[in-house]
Amino acid sequence: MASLRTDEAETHLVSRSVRVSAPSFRAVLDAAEAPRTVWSAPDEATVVGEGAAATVTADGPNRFDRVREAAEELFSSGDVHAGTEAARPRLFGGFAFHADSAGGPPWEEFPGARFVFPRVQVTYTDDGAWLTVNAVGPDADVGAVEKRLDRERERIASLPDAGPVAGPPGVVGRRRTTARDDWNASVEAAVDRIRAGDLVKVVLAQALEVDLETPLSVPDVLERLGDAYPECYRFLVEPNPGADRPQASFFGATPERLVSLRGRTVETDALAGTTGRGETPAEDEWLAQELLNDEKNVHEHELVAQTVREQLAPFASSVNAPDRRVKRLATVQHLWTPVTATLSTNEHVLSLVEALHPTPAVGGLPPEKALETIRDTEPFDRGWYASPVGWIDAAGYGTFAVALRSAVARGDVATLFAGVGVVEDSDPDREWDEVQLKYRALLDELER
Ligand SMILES: C=C(O[C@@H]1C=C(C(=O)O)C=C[C@H]1O)C(=O)O
Repeated sequence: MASLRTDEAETHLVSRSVRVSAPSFRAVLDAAEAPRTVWSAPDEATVVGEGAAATVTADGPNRFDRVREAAEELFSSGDVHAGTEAARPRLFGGFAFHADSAGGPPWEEFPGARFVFPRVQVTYTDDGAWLTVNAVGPDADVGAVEKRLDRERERIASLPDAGPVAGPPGVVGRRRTTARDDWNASVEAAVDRIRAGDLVKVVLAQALEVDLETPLSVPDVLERLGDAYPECYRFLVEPNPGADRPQASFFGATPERLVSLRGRTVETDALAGTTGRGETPAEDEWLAQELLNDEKNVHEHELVAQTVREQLAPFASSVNAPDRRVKRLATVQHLWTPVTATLSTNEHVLSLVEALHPTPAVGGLPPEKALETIRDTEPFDRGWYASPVGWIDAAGYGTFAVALRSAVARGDVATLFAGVGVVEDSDPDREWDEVQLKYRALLDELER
Protein backbone atom coordinates (compact mmCIF):
# COMPACT_ATOMS: atom_id res chain seq x y z
CA MET A 1 0.00 0.00 0.00
CA ALA A 2 1.10 3.53 -0.67
CA SER A 3 1.31 5.70 2.33
CA LEU A 4 1.26 9.44 2.25
CA ARG A 5 2.96 10.44 5.45
CA THR A 6 2.19 13.84 6.83
CA ASP A 7 1.45 14.84 10.38
CA GLU A 8 -2.28 14.43 9.73
CA ALA A 9 -4.55 12.65 7.29
CA GLU A 10 -5.55 16.07 5.90
CA THR A 11 -3.39 16.77 2.83
CA HIS A 12 -4.18 20.38 1.99
CA LEU A 13 -1.13 21.89 0.30
CA VAL A 14 0.22 25.45 0.30
CA SER A 15 3.18 26.50 -1.83
CA ARG A 16 4.74 29.95 -2.26
CA SER A 17 7.73 30.97 -4.37
CA VAL A 18 9.92 34.02 -4.67
CA ARG A 19 12.84 34.98 -6.88
CA VAL A 20 16.08 34.97 -4.90
CA SER A 21 19.73 35.72 -5.42
CA ALA A 22 20.79 32.28 -4.26
CA PRO A 23 24.36 31.22 -3.78
CA SER A 24 25.68 28.27 -5.76
CA PHE A 25 23.83 24.98 -5.84
CA ARG A 26 26.71 23.49 -3.82
CA ALA A 27 26.33 26.01 -1.00
CA VAL A 28 22.57 25.40 -0.80
CA LEU A 29 22.95 21.62 -0.90
CA ASP A 30 25.72 21.67 1.69
CA ALA A 31 23.51 23.52 4.17
CA ALA A 32 20.29 21.67 3.30
CA GLU A 33 18.36 19.79 5.95
CA ALA A 34 17.73 16.04 5.39
CA PRO A 35 16.30 14.43 3.38
CA ARG A 36 17.99 16.12 0.42
CA THR A 37 17.17 15.66 -3.26
CA VAL A 38 18.81 16.98 -6.41
CA TRP A 39 17.55 16.87 -9.98
CA SER A 40 19.44 18.37 -12.88
CA ALA A 41 18.75 17.62 -16.53
CA PRO A 42 19.75 19.02 -19.92
CA ASP A 43 17.20 21.70 -20.90
CA GLU A 44 15.61 21.65 -17.43
CA ALA A 45 16.07 23.73 -14.29
CA THR A 46 18.33 22.31 -11.58
CA VAL A 47 16.38 21.73 -8.36
CA VAL A 48 17.59 21.18 -4.79
CA GLY A 49 14.97 19.81 -2.38
CA GLU A 50 15.37 20.13 1.40
CA GLY A 51 13.38 18.33 4.05
CA ALA A 52 10.04 16.61 3.55
CA ALA A 53 6.63 18.29 3.76
CA ALA A 54 5.23 14.88 2.73
CA THR A 55 6.66 11.49 1.80
CA VAL A 56 5.06 8.89 -0.42
CA THR A 57 6.24 5.29 -0.21
CA ALA A 58 4.97 2.10 -1.83
CA ASP A 59 6.08 -1.49 -2.36
CA GLY A 60 5.20 -4.31 -4.70
CA PRO A 61 3.99 -4.58 -8.27
CA ASN A 62 1.34 -1.83 -7.88
CA ARG A 63 3.86 0.73 -6.68
CA PHE A 64 3.50 2.93 -9.79
CA ASP A 65 -0.30 3.20 -9.35
CA ARG A 66 0.00 3.75 -5.61
CA VAL A 67 2.42 6.66 -6.09
CA ARG A 68 0.27 8.15 -8.85
CA GLU A 69 -2.82 8.01 -6.62
CA ALA A 70 -0.95 9.55 -3.68
CA ALA A 71 0.49 12.28 -5.94
CA GLU A 72 -2.95 13.10 -7.33
CA GLU A 73 -4.35 13.28 -3.81
CA LEU A 74 -1.52 15.51 -2.65
CA PHE A 75 -1.84 17.96 -5.53
CA SER A 76 -5.67 17.92 -5.62
CA SER A 77 -6.06 20.53 -2.91
CA GLY A 78 -3.17 22.82 -3.78
CA ASP A 79 -3.00 26.54 -3.09
CA VAL A 80 0.06 27.28 -5.24
CA HIS A 81 1.65 30.58 -6.23
CA ALA A 82 4.81 29.67 -8.10
CA GLY A 83 5.60 32.88 -10.04
CA THR A 84 7.43 30.88 -12.68
CA GLU A 85 6.79 27.40 -14.02
CA ALA A 86 10.17 25.99 -13.03
CA ALA A 87 9.55 26.88 -9.36
CA ARG A 88 6.26 24.98 -9.15
CA PRO A 89 6.16 22.36 -6.40
CA ARG A 90 7.07 18.81 -7.44
CA LEU A 91 7.53 15.36 -5.98
CA PHE A 92 11.07 13.95 -6.37
CA GLY A 93 12.02 10.30 -6.05
CA GLY A 94 12.06 6.95 -7.73
CA PHE A 95 11.52 3.23 -7.67
CA ALA A 96 13.40 0.02 -6.99
CA PHE A 97 14.40 -1.93 -10.09
CA HIS A 98 12.53 -5.13 -9.15
CA ALA A 99 8.89 -5.13 -7.97
CA ASP A 100 9.94 -7.36 -5.05
CA SER A 101 13.18 -5.60 -4.11
CA ALA A 102 14.48 -7.04 -0.86
CA GLY A 103 16.15 -3.86 0.38
CA GLY A 104 19.36 -5.73 1.20
CA PRO A 105 22.61 -3.79 1.79
CA PRO A 106 23.23 -1.01 0.83
CA TRP A 107 19.55 -0.38 0.09
CA GLU A 108 18.05 -0.68 3.60
CA GLU A 109 16.35 2.76 3.44
CA PHE A 110 15.19 2.43 -0.20
CA PRO A 111 11.70 0.90 -0.50
CA GLY A 112 9.91 -0.14 -3.70
CA ALA A 113 9.04 3.51 -4.32
CA ARG A 114 9.82 6.66 -2.42
CA PHE A 115 8.95 10.27 -3.31
CA VAL A 116 9.53 13.39 -1.29
CA PHE A 117 7.58 16.63 -1.45
CA PRO A 118 10.31 18.99 -0.19
CA ARG A 119 9.67 21.60 2.49
CA VAL A 120 12.04 23.93 0.68
CA GLN A 121 12.91 23.85 -2.99
CA VAL A 122 15.61 25.96 -4.65
CA THR A 123 15.34 26.07 -8.44
CA TYR A 124 18.07 27.34 -10.76
CA THR A 125 16.90 28.44 -14.20
CA ASP A 126 18.79 30.22 -17.00
CA ASP A 127 16.92 33.28 -15.82
CA GLY A 128 17.95 33.16 -12.14
CA ALA A 129 17.08 31.29 -8.95
CA TRP A 130 13.76 30.73 -7.16
CA LEU A 131 12.92 29.71 -3.64
CA THR A 132 9.76 27.66 -3.03
CA VAL A 133 8.38 26.83 0.40
CA ASN A 134 5.83 24.02 0.68
CA ALA A 135 3.56 22.84 3.47
CA VAL A 136 1.05 20.02 3.71
CA GLY A 137 -1.53 19.20 6.37
CA PRO A 138 -1.49 21.09 9.68
CA ASP A 139 1.42 23.36 8.60
CA ALA A 140 -0.41 24.41 5.46
CA ASP A 141 -1.42 27.86 6.63
CA VAL A 142 -0.88 30.66 4.12
CA GLY A 143 0.37 33.17 6.70
CA ALA A 144 2.78 30.67 8.22
CA VAL A 145 4.10 29.63 4.81
CA GLU A 146 4.66 33.26 3.79
CA LYS A 147 6.56 33.90 7.02
CA ARG A 148 8.66 30.80 6.42
CA LEU A 149 9.35 32.03 2.87
CA ASP A 150 10.79 35.26 4.34
CA ARG A 151 12.92 33.36 6.85
CA GLU A 152 14.19 30.91 4.25
CA ARG A 153 15.01 33.77 1.88
CA GLU A 154 17.14 35.40 4.57
CA ARG A 155 18.79 32.11 5.49
CA ILE A 156 19.67 31.35 1.88
CA ALA A 157 20.94 34.88 1.21
CA SER A 158 23.31 34.60 4.16
CA LEU A 159 24.74 31.15 3.35
CA PRO A 160 28.52 31.13 3.18
CA ASP A 161 30.15 30.70 -0.19
CA ALA A 162 30.89 27.03 -0.90
CA GLY A 163 34.59 27.70 -1.55
CA PRO A 164 36.64 25.72 -4.04
CA VAL A 165 35.28 22.38 -5.24
CA ALA A 166 36.92 19.54 -3.30
CA GLY A 167 38.78 16.89 -5.27
CA PRO A 168 38.02 13.14 -5.15
CA PRO A 169 38.05 11.56 -1.67
CA GLY A 170 40.44 8.77 -2.71
CA VAL A 171 39.83 5.01 -2.83
CA VAL A 172 41.75 2.76 -0.43
CA GLY A 173 39.97 -0.58 -0.84
CA ARG A 174 37.72 -2.40 -3.33
CA ARG A 175 35.50 -5.46 -3.21
CA ARG A 176 33.80 -6.89 -6.28
CA THR A 177 30.48 -8.72 -6.05
CA THR A 178 31.44 -10.86 -9.00
CA ALA A 179 34.69 -12.76 -9.53
CA ARG A 180 35.95 -12.95 -13.09
CA ASP A 181 35.32 -16.73 -13.37
CA ASP A 182 31.76 -16.38 -12.11
CA TRP A 183 31.18 -13.55 -14.56
CA ASN A 184 32.45 -15.61 -17.47
CA ALA A 185 30.25 -18.53 -16.44
CA SER A 186 27.17 -16.28 -16.11
CA VAL A 187 27.67 -14.63 -19.48
CA GLU A 188 28.32 -18.00 -21.15
CA ALA A 189 25.20 -19.49 -19.55
CA ALA A 190 23.13 -16.51 -20.77
CA VAL A 191 24.59 -16.83 -24.29
CA ASP A 192 23.75 -20.57 -24.32
CA ARG A 193 20.14 -19.80 -23.40
CA ILE A 194 19.96 -17.11 -26.07
CA ARG A 195 21.32 -19.56 -28.69
CA ALA A 196 18.79 -22.17 -27.51
CA GLY A 197 16.01 -19.64 -28.16
CA ASP A 198 15.02 -19.34 -24.49
CA LEU A 199 16.10 -15.69 -24.18
CA VAL A 200 16.84 -12.86 -26.62
CA LYS A 201 18.80 -10.42 -24.47
CA VAL A 202 19.61 -9.99 -20.79
CA VAL A 203 21.43 -7.14 -19.06
CA LEU A 204 23.79 -8.46 -16.38
CA ALA A 205 25.35 -6.11 -13.87
CA GLN A 206 28.07 -6.07 -11.25
CA ALA A 207 28.62 -4.03 -8.11
CA LEU A 208 31.89 -2.66 -6.78
CA GLU A 209 32.19 -1.60 -3.16
CA VAL A 210 34.96 0.91 -2.49
CA ASP A 211 36.42 2.22 0.78
CA LEU A 212 36.93 5.95 0.62
CA GLU A 213 39.92 7.64 2.18
CA THR A 214 37.74 10.48 3.44
CA PRO A 215 33.91 10.72 3.58
CA LEU A 216 32.33 11.84 0.35
CA SER A 217 31.22 15.41 -0.22
CA VAL A 218 28.10 14.78 -2.31
CA PRO A 219 27.73 18.46 -3.39
CA ASP A 220 31.29 18.49 -4.72
CA VAL A 221 30.94 15.17 -6.56
CA LEU A 222 27.68 16.32 -8.16
CA GLU A 223 29.34 19.56 -9.23
CA ARG A 224 32.25 17.69 -10.83
CA LEU A 225 29.89 15.20 -12.51
CA GLY A 226 28.01 18.19 -13.97
CA ASP A 227 31.24 19.57 -15.45
CA ALA A 228 32.27 16.19 -16.91
CA TYR A 229 28.78 15.09 -18.09
CA PRO A 230 26.77 18.20 -19.06
CA GLU A 231 24.54 16.10 -21.36
CA CYS A 232 23.56 13.73 -18.53
CA TYR A 233 20.81 13.63 -15.91
CA ARG A 234 22.21 14.18 -12.42
CA PHE A 235 20.28 13.04 -9.39
CA LEU A 236 20.60 12.66 -5.64
CA VAL A 237 18.16 10.72 -3.47
CA GLU A 238 18.69 10.72 0.28
CA PRO A 239 16.14 8.90 2.43
CA ASN A 240 15.81 9.67 6.10
CA PRO A 241 18.79 8.11 7.86
CA GLY A 242 18.27 4.61 9.26
CA ALA A 243 18.82 3.91 12.93
CA ASP A 244 22.50 3.95 13.95
CA ARG A 245 23.70 4.21 10.38
CA PRO A 246 25.21 7.11 8.49
CA GLN A 247 23.03 8.77 5.86
CA ALA A 248 22.82 6.87 2.55
CA SER A 249 23.14 8.93 -0.65
CA PHE A 250 22.15 7.48 -4.01
CA PHE A 251 23.52 9.65 -6.80
CA GLY A 252 24.71 9.54 -10.37
CA ALA A 253 25.01 11.16 -13.79
CA THR A 254 23.09 9.03 -16.27
CA PRO A 255 22.96 9.51 -20.03
CA GLU A 256 19.61 7.72 -20.32
CA ARG A 257 16.20 9.39 -20.13
CA LEU A 258 13.42 6.91 -19.48
CA VAL A 259 10.64 9.34 -20.35
CA SER A 260 9.57 12.94 -20.15
CA LEU A 261 5.97 14.08 -20.52
CA ARG A 262 4.69 17.60 -21.06
CA GLY A 263 1.20 18.12 -22.40
CA ARG A 264 0.80 15.20 -24.77
CA THR A 265 4.42 15.22 -25.92
CA VAL A 266 6.54 12.27 -24.86
CA GLU A 267 10.30 12.11 -25.28
CA THR A 268 12.42 9.09 -24.54
CA ASP A 269 15.78 7.59 -25.46
CA ALA A 270 16.75 4.19 -26.72
CA LEU A 271 20.34 3.96 -25.54
CA ALA A 272 22.29 0.71 -25.86
CA GLY A 273 25.49 -0.39 -27.54
CA THR A 274 28.77 0.86 -26.17
CA THR A 275 32.35 1.63 -27.15
CA GLY A 276 35.17 3.64 -25.59
CA ARG A 277 36.61 7.09 -26.31
CA GLY A 278 39.64 7.63 -28.51
CA GLU A 279 42.84 9.46 -27.69
CA THR A 280 42.27 11.89 -30.59
CA PRO A 281 39.20 13.28 -32.42
CA ALA A 282 40.05 11.04 -35.39
CA GLU A 283 40.17 7.94 -33.19
CA ASP A 284 36.88 8.99 -31.52
CA GLU A 285 35.26 9.26 -34.92
CA TRP A 286 36.69 5.92 -36.02
CA LEU A 287 35.29 4.24 -32.89
CA ALA A 288 31.91 5.91 -33.43
CA GLN A 289 31.72 4.71 -37.05
CA GLU A 290 32.77 1.23 -35.99
CA LEU A 291 29.99 1.22 -33.34
CA LEU A 292 27.39 2.39 -35.88
CA ASN A 293 28.35 -0.49 -38.19
CA ASP A 294 28.90 -3.23 -35.59
CA GLU A 295 26.34 -5.98 -36.05
CA LYS A 296 26.28 -7.14 -32.40
CA ASN A 297 25.86 -3.60 -31.00
CA VAL A 298 23.28 -2.64 -33.62
CA HIS A 299 21.26 -5.77 -32.80
CA GLU A 300 21.50 -5.02 -29.05
CA HIS A 301 20.39 -1.44 -29.73
CA GLU A 302 17.55 -2.20 -32.12
CA LEU A 303 15.95 -4.57 -29.59
CA VAL A 304 15.66 -1.56 -27.27
CA ALA A 305 14.52 0.95 -29.92
CA GLN A 306 11.91 -1.48 -31.24
CA THR A 307 10.57 -2.32 -27.76
CA VAL A 308 10.34 1.34 -26.73
CA ARG A 309 8.38 2.14 -29.89
CA GLU A 310 6.05 -0.82 -29.29
CA GLN A 311 5.47 0.07 -25.65
CA LEU A 312 4.57 3.67 -26.52
CA ALA A 313 2.30 2.70 -29.44
CA PRO A 314 -0.85 1.91 -27.36
CA PHE A 315 -0.67 5.40 -25.80
CA ALA A 316 0.22 7.37 -28.89
CA SER A 317 -1.31 8.82 -32.03
CA SER A 318 2.20 8.97 -33.50
CA VAL A 319 5.68 7.71 -32.59
CA ASN A 320 8.75 9.11 -34.32
CA ALA A 321 12.32 7.85 -34.21
CA PRO A 322 15.09 9.15 -36.46
CA ASP A 323 18.07 7.00 -37.49
CA ARG A 324 20.29 5.87 -34.67
CA ARG A 325 23.27 8.05 -33.88
CA VAL A 326 26.13 8.15 -31.37
CA LYS A 327 25.96 9.84 -27.96
CA ARG A 328 29.51 10.73 -26.98
CA LEU A 329 30.25 11.10 -23.25
CA ALA A 330 33.51 11.78 -21.41
CA THR A 331 34.28 8.08 -20.90
CA VAL A 332 32.11 6.13 -23.41
CA GLN A 333 30.13 6.37 -26.63
CA HIS A 334 26.66 4.81 -27.02
CA LEU A 335 24.27 4.06 -29.84
CA TRP A 336 21.31 6.35 -29.34
CA THR A 337 17.85 6.72 -30.87
CA PRO A 338 15.86 9.68 -29.49
CA VAL A 339 12.16 8.74 -29.67
CA THR A 340 9.26 11.20 -29.55
CA ALA A 341 5.55 10.44 -29.42
CA THR A 342 2.26 12.32 -29.25
CA LEU A 343 -0.28 10.82 -26.86
CA SER A 344 -3.81 10.14 -28.07
CA THR A 345 -5.28 10.94 -24.63
CA ASN A 346 -3.96 12.65 -21.49
CA GLU A 347 -1.78 10.35 -19.38
CA HIS A 348 0.09 10.60 -16.11
CA VAL A 349 3.86 10.34 -16.52
CA LEU A 350 3.88 7.35 -14.13
CA SER A 351 1.69 5.35 -16.53
CA LEU A 352 4.44 5.76 -19.11
CA VAL A 353 7.16 4.97 -16.56
CA GLU A 354 5.35 1.77 -15.68
CA ALA A 355 4.90 0.81 -19.34
CA LEU A 356 8.55 1.40 -20.20
CA HIS A 357 10.45 0.17 -17.12
CA PRO A 358 12.60 -1.81 -17.43
CA THR A 359 13.47 -1.27 -21.07
CA PRO A 360 15.69 -3.96 -22.64
CA ALA A 361 18.58 -1.48 -22.15
CA VAL A 362 18.63 -2.51 -18.48
CA GLY A 363 16.37 -5.61 -18.31
CA GLY A 364 16.13 -7.76 -21.42
CA LEU A 365 13.81 -9.77 -23.65
CA PRO A 366 11.44 -11.41 -23.16
CA PRO A 367 11.01 -9.16 -20.11
CA GLU A 368 9.89 -11.71 -17.50
CA LYS A 369 12.50 -14.31 -18.44
CA ALA A 370 15.21 -11.65 -18.46
CA LEU A 371 14.17 -10.40 -14.99
CA GLU A 372 14.18 -13.93 -13.66
CA THR A 373 17.67 -14.49 -15.10
CA ILE A 374 18.87 -11.26 -13.50
CA ARG A 375 17.48 -12.33 -10.10
CA ASP A 376 18.97 -15.81 -10.39
CA THR A 377 22.38 -14.64 -11.66
CA GLU A 378 23.33 -11.44 -9.88
CA PRO A 379 24.77 -12.07 -6.41
CA PHE A 380 23.73 -8.63 -5.10
CA ASP A 381 20.62 -6.49 -4.78
CA ARG A 382 20.09 -4.02 -7.64
CA GLY A 383 18.02 -1.85 -5.33
CA TRP A 384 17.45 1.42 -7.19
CA TYR A 385 20.26 0.91 -9.71
CA ALA A 386 18.95 1.06 -13.32
CA SER A 387 15.51 2.12 -12.06
CA PRO A 388 13.40 5.22 -12.79
CA VAL A 389 14.34 8.38 -10.85
CA GLY A 390 12.80 11.78 -11.47
CA TRP A 391 9.95 14.15 -10.69
CA ILE A 392 6.18 14.55 -10.98
CA ASP A 393 4.14 17.76 -10.94
CA ALA A 394 0.49 18.60 -10.25
CA ALA A 395 -0.43 18.21 -13.93
CA GLY A 396 0.95 14.66 -14.00
CA TYR A 397 3.88 15.76 -16.16
CA GLY A 398 7.43 14.82 -15.27
CA THR A 399 10.81 13.53 -16.32
CA PHE A 400 12.39 10.22 -15.34
CA ALA A 401 15.91 9.05 -16.03
CA VAL A 402 17.31 5.51 -15.78
CA ALA A 403 19.57 5.52 -12.70
CA LEU A 404 22.81 4.33 -14.36
CA ARG A 405 26.39 5.50 -13.72
CA SER A 406 25.29 5.60 -10.14
CA ALA A 407 26.43 4.71 -6.63
CA VAL A 408 25.21 4.54 -3.06
CA ALA A 409 27.53 6.22 -0.60
CA ARG A 410 27.29 5.81 3.16
CA GLY A 411 29.98 7.30 5.34
CA ASP A 412 33.30 6.20 3.88
CA VAL A 413 31.96 3.35 1.74
CA ALA A 414 30.43 3.64 -1.74
CA THR A 415 28.88 0.91 -3.90
CA LEU A 416 29.00 1.43 -7.66
CA PHE A 417 26.88 -0.44 -10.22
CA ALA A 418 27.31 -1.13 -13.93
CA GLY A 419 25.87 -3.58 -16.42
CA VAL A 420 26.00 -4.75 -20.02
CA GLY A 421 23.58 -6.16 -22.54
CA VAL A 422 24.29 -9.83 -23.25
CA VAL A 423 23.19 -11.06 -26.70
CA GLU A 424 23.98 -14.05 -28.88
CA ASP A 425 27.46 -12.82 -29.89
CA SER A 426 28.57 -11.59 -26.47
CA ASP A 427 32.11 -12.37 -25.39
CA PRO A 428 32.57 -12.55 -21.56
CA ASP A 429 35.93 -10.74 -21.61
CA ARG A 430 34.68 -7.86 -23.72
CA GLU A 431 31.57 -7.55 -21.56
CA TRP A 432 33.77 -7.52 -18.45
CA ASP A 433 35.82 -4.67 -19.94
CA GLU A 434 32.63 -2.77 -20.76
CA VAL A 435 31.47 -2.98 -17.14
CA GLN A 436 34.83 -1.59 -15.98
CA LEU A 437 34.55 1.23 -18.53
CA LYS A 438 31.08 2.14 -17.24
CA TYR A 439 32.39 2.29 -13.64
CA ARG A 440 34.83 5.03 -14.80
CA ALA A 441 32.11 7.70 -14.79
CA LEU A 442 31.93 7.57 -10.99
CA LEU A 443 35.35 6.08 -10.17
CA ASP A 444 37.03 9.08 -11.84
CA GLU A 445 35.28 11.28 -9.25
CA LEU A 446 36.23 9.05 -6.32
CA GLU A 447 39.83 8.04 -7.06
CA ARG A 448 42.67 10.45 -6.51
C1 LIG B 1 23.43 -1.02 -17.93
C2 LIG B 1 24.13 0.09 -18.17
O1 LIG B 1 24.06 0.79 -19.33
C3 LIG B 1 23.11 0.43 -20.33
C4 LIG B 1 23.63 -0.60 -21.23
C5 LIG B 1 24.33 -0.27 -22.37
C6 LIG B 1 24.96 -1.35 -23.22
O2 LIG B 1 24.81 -2.52 -22.90
O3 LIG B 1 25.64 -1.02 -24.21
C7 LIG B 1 24.44 1.09 -22.76
C8 LIG B 1 23.78 2.05 -22.10
C9 LIG B 1 22.79 1.72 -21.07
O4 LIG B 1 21.54 1.52 -21.65
C10 LIG B 1 25.01 0.70 -17.12
O5 LIG B 1 25.56 1.78 -17.37
O6 LIG B 1 25.13 0.12 -16.04
